[in-house]
Amino acid sequence: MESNQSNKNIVWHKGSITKKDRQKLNHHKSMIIWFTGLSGSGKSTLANLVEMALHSEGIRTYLLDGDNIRHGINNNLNFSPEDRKENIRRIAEVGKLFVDAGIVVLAAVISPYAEDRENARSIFGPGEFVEVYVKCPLDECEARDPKGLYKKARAGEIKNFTGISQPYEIPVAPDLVVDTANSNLAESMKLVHEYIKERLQL
Ligand SMILES: Nc1ncnc2c1ncn2[C@@H]1O[C@H](COP(=O)(O)OS(=O)(=O)O)[C@@H](OP(=O)(O)O)[C@H]1O
Ligand SMILES: Nc1ncnc2c1ncn2[C@@H]1O[C@H](COP(=O)(O)OP(=O)(O)O)[C@@H](O)[C@H]1O
Repeated sequence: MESNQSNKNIVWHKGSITKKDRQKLNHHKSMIIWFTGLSGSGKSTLANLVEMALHSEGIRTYLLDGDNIRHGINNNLNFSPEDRKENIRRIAEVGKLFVDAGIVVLAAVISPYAEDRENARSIFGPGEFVEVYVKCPLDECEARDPKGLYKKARAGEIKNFTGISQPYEIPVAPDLVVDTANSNLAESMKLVHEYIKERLQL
């Protein structure tokens, strides 16, 4: 698919209501919290708990979960490195629209490649993209195996499985690290929740 980036015939229309206006209406800043980590590390569980906490405090949120997005807008993508790149690009672009709408976005996606995560970060303004590395060793993720996917991957029933037959590139400079093998759910959630809360004020 060809990109329209250099198409001189497409002109940007600037609306009168800005992101700042929408944030003011919501009484808080907007941003995207990007949870990256192996399958089973705790991304979805954490993103969901953090969203519940923020929601109960009157913060406008939206959860973009890789698994769910692959049922809809990204249902034509598989797990090749190229398709993962496109998956991340689209999720970042959708997230950007939500951030522009004044919302705190929680994105839970493996996003195994550093370059794809950096590309995602690059489309946001300063402080708007918060990379949370959900750290958990492969053997612990495999022991949890909440969806039985590692078992299938080991049996050769799933090709290109992250951590087994495809790489996961550990983030070098994440904004936050949550070590889910050494902290319980409540502690992990609190760490992310507090980080966000400190940055919501307009
Ligand atoms: N081959 C392979 N590798 C990794 N994961 C796989 C694969 N096949 C299916 N699944 C399921 O898809 C979920 C990952 O989707 P993502 O969109 O987050 O992946 S990626 O960011 O594009 O790498 C992932 O969700 P999580 O377990 O929540 O991470 C799996 O449930
Ligand atoms: N500190 C923790 N944070 C998040 N999940 C944890 C933690 N400790 C144990 N878990 C468990 O690990 C599993 C993670 O699954 P899930 O959230 O689906 O991971 P992912 O979305 O990364 O694939 C869940 O069963 C969850 O209860």
